[in-house]
Amino acid sequence: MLELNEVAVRYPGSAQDALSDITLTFDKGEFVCILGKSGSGKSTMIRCINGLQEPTYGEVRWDGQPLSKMSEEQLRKVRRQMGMIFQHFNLIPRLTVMQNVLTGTFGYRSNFKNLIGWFSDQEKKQAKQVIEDVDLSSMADRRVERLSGGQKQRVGIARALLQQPQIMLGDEPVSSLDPGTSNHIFSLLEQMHRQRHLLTIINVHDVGLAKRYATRIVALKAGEIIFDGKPEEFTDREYFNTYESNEVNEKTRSR
Ligand SMILES: Nc1ncnc2c1ncn2[C@@H]1O[C@H](COP(=O)(O)OP(=O)(O)OP(=O)(O)O)[C@@H](O)[C@H]1O
Repeated sequence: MLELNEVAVRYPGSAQDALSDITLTFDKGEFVCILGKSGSGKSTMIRCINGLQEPTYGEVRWDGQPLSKMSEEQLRKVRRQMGMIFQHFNLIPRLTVMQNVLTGTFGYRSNFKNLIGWFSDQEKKQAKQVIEDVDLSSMADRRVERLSGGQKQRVGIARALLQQPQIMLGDEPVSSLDPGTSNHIFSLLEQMHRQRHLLTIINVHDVGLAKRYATRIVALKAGEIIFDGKPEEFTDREYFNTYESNEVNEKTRSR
């Protein structure tokens, strides 16, 4: 479904690769957590997957098709199938929950409709449904700026779901939330993942959450994969290699 083939990224002016030789295949139904120290390349990898960052070397393929060879229209179509949630939610604070969620339809509509903010009854009905799915029905007309962080992230999830995605991508979606709320958000992501048969790929700093919810963990270190396996295989040694040892290119790679 989604493949990264020898992907490398080097940012302009940098002497080092932010990502180096990343080859991974992801399938529908996987719940993947990406672990790694700050600066290990997790966000860069997510940006390569959603086509926002072009690899310096290698390819990202969606259903066998390289993103780099797609037209703008094809890329737009692929992006529609990727729901995205963010650390800082990326919502419009002065708009209501419903209005924010409805922006999830933008990838499907003409620029003109988006500009005038007109939504069909069908779109509103679908938005109502996803707001119910994330248990925010009672707050649909409340301005987002008046919500807690956990509620805002639920709005973010509802907006992503309205795109009817095949992939749910998360760039540290619980980093600004307390542990209980983070667990609640992961539990909701897992529920949506199961109900909608999504491929879910989430960057996260909390190893406990990754081990509890992921079906697969990928750990990065200095832009390279140092672990790719089942959560139960991510042992104390893997934890040490990922977060505490300064060695790069460990012999203990699990690939
Ligand atoms: N736009 C950019 N221009 C130059 N260098 C960048 C840019 N974005 C990231 N980098 C560098 O690339 C490397 C990987 O960064 P990235 O943000 O992907 O890591 P990360 O694992 O997501 O970190 P964090 O957990 O802190 O978000 C870092 O060394 C970072 O400084």
